[in-house]
Amino acid sequence: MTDAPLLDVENLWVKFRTRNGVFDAVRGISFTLGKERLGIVGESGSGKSMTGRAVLRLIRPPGFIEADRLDVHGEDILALPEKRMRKLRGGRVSMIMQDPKFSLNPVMTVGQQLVEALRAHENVSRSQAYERALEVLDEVAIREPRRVIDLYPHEVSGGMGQRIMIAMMLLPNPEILIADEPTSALDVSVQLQVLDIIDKLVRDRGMGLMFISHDLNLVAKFCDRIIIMYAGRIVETCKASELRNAQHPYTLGLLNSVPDLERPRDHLEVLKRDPAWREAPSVSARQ
Ligand SMILES: Nc1ncnc2c1ncn2[C@@H]1O[C@H](COP(=O)(O)OP(=O)(O)OP(=O)(O)O)[C@@H](O)[C@H]1O
Repeated sequence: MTDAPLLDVENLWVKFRTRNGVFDAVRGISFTLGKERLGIVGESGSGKSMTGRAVLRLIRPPGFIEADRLDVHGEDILALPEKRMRKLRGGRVSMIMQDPKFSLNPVMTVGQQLVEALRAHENVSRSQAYERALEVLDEVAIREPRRVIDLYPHEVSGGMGQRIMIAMMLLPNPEILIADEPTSALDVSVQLQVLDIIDKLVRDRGMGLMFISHDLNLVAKFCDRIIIMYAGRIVETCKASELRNAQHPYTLGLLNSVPDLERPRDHLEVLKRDPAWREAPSVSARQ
């Protein structure tokens, strides 16, 4: 084990070759992740999902990554061969996607998928994997895990499907969890349950969480530190507890443009943008 941060990213670019030249989706951002909950916020197209995917080297052609540094707990993953990268994905670094329907295999039972997910990363017998699967279903607050383990994905609700996804991602005990809009496909009440479960697991296990969302108010409640992205750059970063001191007009706009159930307003502000924001250098969120 090293003292290095769980994730250390310096000058990361995500680029796409297009017919009209190269489009820069992420433009030279730098950040670290420790054993903390780090929120990455921005509107659609700001580059937050591409940042999450880049960390797993999951950008497909015509997209590609450039960075001065992309280290997972001290290990340079830019230099890792794809075979080792596959081991790292879902092993040391896991990702929860927005909609479990796209991630769960429809023709395998929940149990079969959990067992397979674990056995891909750990040398355990089928029966040991099955027992661990039951335990982790319990951890994500699934009642009657012995019944649910034999169901197919279409037989479970959206909220349950998302918790099963979380269970699957957590089975190999990752150091880093990337959650990309993990609850936006769910009803509000189920959203909070799922967030509570992620929160508890991240704290109990001492993981690092990268939580990607467009909802700044939600992120502020749920994370320790926040990165605000605009047009592929970091325009502001702060502790969640200090968000009220945020300076950047984009951050302030985001805070005012998201409906808050606890404080309803007559009208929502329309976010005004200044072309100068695009050009300002990216703020470093390395610690
Ligand atoms: N294959 C591609 N070719 C060109 N540009 C792309 C491609 N895929 C994504 N992009 C662009 O990359 C930019 C960043 O996308 P990204 O998905 O990271 O945004 P986001 O902030 O996560 O938004 P969302 O919340 O909508 O997912 C967008 O402008 C998008 O159009």
